[in-house]
Amino acid sequence: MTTASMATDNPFVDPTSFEDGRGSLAADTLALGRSISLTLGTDALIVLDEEFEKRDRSNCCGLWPGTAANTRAIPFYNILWAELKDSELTINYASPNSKTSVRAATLKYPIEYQMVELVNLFTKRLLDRAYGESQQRKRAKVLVNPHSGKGSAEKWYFRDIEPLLKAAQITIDMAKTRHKGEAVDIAEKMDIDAFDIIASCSGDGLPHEVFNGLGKRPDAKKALSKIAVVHIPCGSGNAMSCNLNGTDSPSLATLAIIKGIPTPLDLISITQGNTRTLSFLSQSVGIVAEADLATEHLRWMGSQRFTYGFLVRLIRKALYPCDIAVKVAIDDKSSIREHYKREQKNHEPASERRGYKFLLDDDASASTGSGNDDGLPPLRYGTVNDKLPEGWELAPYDKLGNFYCGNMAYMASDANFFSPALPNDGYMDLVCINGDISRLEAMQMMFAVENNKLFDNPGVWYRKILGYRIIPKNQEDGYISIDGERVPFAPFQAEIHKGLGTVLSKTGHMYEAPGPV
Ligand SMILES: Nc1ncnc2c1ncn2[C@@H]1O[C@H](COP(=O)(O)OP(=O)(O)OP(=O)(O)O)[C@@H](O)[C@H]1O
Repeated sequence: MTTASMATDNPFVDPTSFEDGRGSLAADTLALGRSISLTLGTDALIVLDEEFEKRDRSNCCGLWPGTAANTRAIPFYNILWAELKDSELTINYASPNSKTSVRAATLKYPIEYQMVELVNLFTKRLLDRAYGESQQRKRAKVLVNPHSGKGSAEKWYFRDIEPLLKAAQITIDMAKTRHKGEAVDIAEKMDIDAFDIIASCSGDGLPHEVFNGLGKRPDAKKALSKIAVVHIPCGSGNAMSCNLNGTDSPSLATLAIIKGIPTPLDLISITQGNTRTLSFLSQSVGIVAEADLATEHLRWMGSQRFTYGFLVRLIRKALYPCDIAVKVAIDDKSSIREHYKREQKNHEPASERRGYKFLLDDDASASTGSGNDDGLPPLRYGTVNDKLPEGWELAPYDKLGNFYCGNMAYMASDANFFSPALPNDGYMDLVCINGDISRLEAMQMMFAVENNKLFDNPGVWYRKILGYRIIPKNQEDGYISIDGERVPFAPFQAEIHKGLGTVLSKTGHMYEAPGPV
């Protein structure tokens, strides 16, 4: 890490720093002068620059704790780009701005012409360490919903998101959505060979539209596999980003996406009437659907409106009677816990995991129903209009308070509702809760969600399932939510397709939520 020994014939390079023991160049430390060096450390780029000390004295910011005044340790995760251009080495990185945000920053160093080869080697190694399995210079179709949340998406895009994407050399093609459904058309018609990701600066509503747009294409399977659908949180419901980026901060989510690893995501086909749509997040009938959808007029409250809507209905002890048939895969909590632990340990090695490759749902070949070779996979359990599949039985749930089926763990930033959920295990997680439990019990459940203890609550019926049919009864009208979007109050059927979609995640195989305790 030291730059003390300088080569006599070149005052700016210490050749010994570049030896890897076999006589070839291994750029670990780049000495750029008597007071400047860049070193590839274990997890970070160590920048030693006496100028830092002078700058810090005049405007102390202390953004990189634990290092000397003349040294910065910039985690490789924060390195956005590095290149040598016009005799200048430029390093772009994400600098902490506050506890919950980063902003693009740059270091620039003039380079002597004798050093060009070494510096190019150094930048290549730095970028390899900075990106690992993540694709460099992704090509992004970006959608901004100016109507999302409290209406700040556009401001956040230009202030917090775009500068980071540009600093990471991401190619951007941005469009603002003008009305509901436009993101479906954009995803349906986009040139999938020209892009790697489609990023929605929005709530969860726009990614839902994007999955459905890709699903409408004649080459749906290929499109859903090749294009990673990603979410930059700017709405009131930002579950997708919490699960995959580990944050609801727009700038931190942007950084997570820049460094994201392609991850297959299970998608769910919903048939209702004569329609077939895709769900990536959740379906709910009962209290959760109502708390979300019946509170649209309270948008000014931000995410608090869900809690408010939930509490009001809890006090009323509302019941939502339904007949339900479920195709169960795992039906007891200890086996679900085992399954989660096994999947956590036994994920495929990184080298064998799917990148942006075309991967088919193998099980689909044994299916019945609509579908073709290139579009969406056929439905193995048929549609809601068909007779019940063999082995399915409708059972009355007359005291139902909450039917909630999840494909991701967090349903909001502080609600880890489905802690055993996994992106690609081929199962949906189903929670059923009776509506006639005492108010005290219901309040305890609400707090259990925040403390990651809901799974173990004895009043929570938790199953891993492959499909279901639900038929609301004895109610004139009500709310059904698919990924937070309202659909008609009518029977529907759901089935899962293992790994049909692609997203980017931090680990490549898990959600950013604590598993079941
Ligand atoms: N310009 C627009 N005007 C009105 N609605 C739009 C516009 N662009 C997109 N939409 C629609 O707004 C809906 C909600 O969007 P989104 O999820 O991004 O925001 P949100 O604030 O989190 O919403 P929600 O509170 O419903 O979760 C989507 O159905 C989307 O199609």
